[in-house]
Order: sequence, then structure tokens, then C-alpha cells
Amino acid sequence: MSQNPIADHFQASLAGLTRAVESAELQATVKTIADAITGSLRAGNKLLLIGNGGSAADAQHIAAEIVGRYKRERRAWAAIALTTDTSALTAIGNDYGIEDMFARQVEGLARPGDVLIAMTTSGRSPNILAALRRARELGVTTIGLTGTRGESLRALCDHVLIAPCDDTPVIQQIHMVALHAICDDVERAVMSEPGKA
Ligand SMILES: O=C(CO)[C@@H](O)[C@H](O)[C@H](O)[C@H](O)COP(=O)(O)O
Ligand SMILES: [Zn+2]
Repeated sequence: MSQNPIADHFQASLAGLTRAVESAELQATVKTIADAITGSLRAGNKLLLIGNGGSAADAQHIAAEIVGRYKRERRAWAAIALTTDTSALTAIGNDYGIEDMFARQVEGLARPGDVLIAMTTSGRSPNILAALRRARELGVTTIGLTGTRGESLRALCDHVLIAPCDDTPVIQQIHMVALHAICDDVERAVMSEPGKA
């Protein structure tokens, strides 16, 4: 700790990102996840995203990159953040309980071959775990993004990206860098196929 808490914050962020960029395993996982999403979108399926709090905002951010565009001019691809429909979220939360708020939307909207990205920095949020379980039952590819507290997510996911850190905001920052890298890789891959752009 220095006398400058703001500088400390930047340093903590930098330290987390440095550990991430130095992890060959993490880089390989990012590529594996990108390939899974590329394959799903190429086959006409869709990407679903969920998260709580700041990660809910991140879910929306990435859905917008896919339906809109990341960097390249192309046709729209299918992605939806299940964090945005306040009527569905409040109705499900009120009638069934918060634990079901994403699982019920997954049940209604997901189809076999789709991909679900679930972000949880703790790896323990019951609404995220319930959605991953429901997705698996439905034949959806499950991807968990978490931090070092979230190792147990592996049991529910086809692929898990663990940010090498236990601090929620830094984990979220690493998730966003990884997700932008994934958007870039998916855009390059799908657009390189003739007639698929
Ligand atoms: O954005 C932040 C902290 O940076 C918070 O809003 C944070 O996302 C919330 O506390 C979430 O409820 C944490 O949930 P989770 O990541 O453990 O699933
Ligand atoms: Zn935050």
C-alpha cells in the first residue's frame, strides 16, 4: 500500500492483467472459448450472456459487440444478455425467486448448440449456478468466467476462464479484456469464411 490509493488501484489492475498475459493456459482458454463461439455462430446458433452487478453490464456490452459489431463491417450475429429485460427479471424474481431469474430465461430462450457465457467473480452466485445447470440439461455449451475463488465452476462448465486474482473489480477487468479478445477472434474467423460475413 502506498500513500496514493488511486495509484494503488491502477497498480492492482496492472498486476492482475500482467499475471493474465503471462499465463499460457489462460491465453489458450480464451482461444478455446472463441473457437466454441465461432462454431456456434457459424451453425446459426446464438450466444447468451449472464452476470450480476457490474458483470451484468459487461454481459450487455459483449452482446452488443456481437449483434452490432466489434471492429469490422459485417452482418449481424445472434447474441442476447439475459440481464436487460426488467419485466422478465422482476416477474421471475417475484414469482419464483432470484435464483431462477436467469435459469428460467435460459429454459425459454436457449436451444441446443447455443453458447452461454456466465460471469461470476465469486463463482458461487446461486442464480448463475442454476442457469448453468439448466443450460447443460438443454444441450447448451457452458462457459464460466470467474476468479480464483471460482474453481468449483469447472463442474458445471465445458470451459472455464479463471482470472488469476480474487478481487472482484480486477477480475471483471480481466474478463472484459478476454471478452474483447474473443470478439476479435470470432469476428476474424467467421468473416474469413466465404459467404458467412
Ligand atoms: O461491479 C461490482 C464490483 O466491481 C459489483 O456490482 C458486483 O458485480 C456485485 O457485487 C455482484 O453481485 C457480484 O456477484 P458475483 O460476481 O460474485 O456473481
Ligand atoms: Zn464494479
